[in-house]
Amino acid sequence: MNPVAPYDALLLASFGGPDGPDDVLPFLRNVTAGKGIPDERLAEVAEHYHHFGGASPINRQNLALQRALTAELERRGIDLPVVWGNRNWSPYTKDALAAAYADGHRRVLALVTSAYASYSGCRQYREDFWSTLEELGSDLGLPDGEHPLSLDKLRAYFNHPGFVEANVDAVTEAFGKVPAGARLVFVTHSIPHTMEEASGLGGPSYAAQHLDVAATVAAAVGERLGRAVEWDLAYCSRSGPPSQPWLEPDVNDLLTDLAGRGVDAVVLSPIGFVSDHMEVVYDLDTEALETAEALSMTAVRADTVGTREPFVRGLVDLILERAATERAVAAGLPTVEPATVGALPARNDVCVPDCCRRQAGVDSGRPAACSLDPLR
Ligand SMILES: CC1=C(CCC(=O)O)c2cc3nc(cc4[nH]c(cc5[nH]c(cc1n2)c(C)c5CCC(=O)O)c(CCC(=O)O)c4C)C(CCC(=O)O)=C3C
Ligand SMILES: [Fe+2]
Repeated sequence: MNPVAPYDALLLASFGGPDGPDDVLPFLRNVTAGKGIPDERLAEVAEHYHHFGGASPINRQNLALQRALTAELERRGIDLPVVWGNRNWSPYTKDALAAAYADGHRRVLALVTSAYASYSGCRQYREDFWSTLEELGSDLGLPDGEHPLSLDKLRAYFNHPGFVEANVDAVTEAFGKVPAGARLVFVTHSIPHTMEEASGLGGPSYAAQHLDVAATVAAAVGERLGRAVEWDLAYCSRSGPPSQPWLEPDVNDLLTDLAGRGVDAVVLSPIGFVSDHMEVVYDLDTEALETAEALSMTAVRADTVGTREPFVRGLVDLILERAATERAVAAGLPTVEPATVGALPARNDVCVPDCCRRQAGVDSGRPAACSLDPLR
């Protein structure tokens, strides 16, 4: 039996980033089209990219993840080609799906590089999947509205054992580089309050998902260190107009506050990011570490999960779990128990119709793929 049936290909779907200085502005325009991000913020973010020669680390990291997944699938004797495509920069999702289609694949499973469910990490990908499938259908001359292939999306994997174990390893290693008694600060991407409220639909909110992972990781690290570890959750990369509330505290503000309370050493754990994106290398490694230095605080940034073995192994386990579920559903048999750690249940495999809107009750007018929506 083919353990990944009914799927015949995996789409690694990511955000994308510029490959060189000339890409920076067109990339930023792609990301922010119609989102009301002030020009000053765009100029500031462009500077972050130019600080690193105009290239984001994200593309080489996705290439590395694609290779690691391919190697792990091969190691287990599983035949599942992995194609990679992005929302905001080349290689684009459309090219990846066109290539999969040309190779004869018709039942594709998508793995997005966001571990948490919110508009940015869930629905925005699914809206783009939908319009990409429509475009591809029309490029191929299919009848109006007919999609060339069927696309499912893996559930948000923030509380999957592999993602959590890889973070526990990384944080434990980082504690080896700071004085005993250091405090643990988890960091994730801030989002507007409106997006946070809408992320709750069909399960715990974006912030609640992070708090659960943070508590699980901190407890496991504490066990390995043989002491209780005190922790906080902070946010980075706020954008949007100042009038709009976003999730807080900002990591720099939190560090300042902790220093004022006598904390002199911290480990920063970027649990919100699966690899060393620009947010990690700029907002944490550049800005937050400078803030810590100015406060005379010892600060070490823990690795992101990247291509760590437990993470990659866990993703392949998750693919097998989903394939088994699809086969069971098709055969009318009981489904497999989803693997999770922490206090929260697994996210739905298939999103409910209003899952992860940008704003609760506001229809974007863009249909989303991979949902129970009647549109599917
Ligand atoms: C939750 C979340 C994740 C984590 C989940 C995930 O990993 O997907 C994430 C990841 C990323 N965000 C990224 C880049 C950007 N995000 C922006 C803007 C925004 N992000 C938002 C949220 C998130 N973003 C939001 C609510 C906005 C405001 C606009 C809007 O409402 O949508 C902007 C515009 C400028 C600015 O406003 O900062 C840029 C350039 C990159 C690539 C980095 C690289 O090149 O390495 C990655 C991985
Ligand atoms: Fe972002």
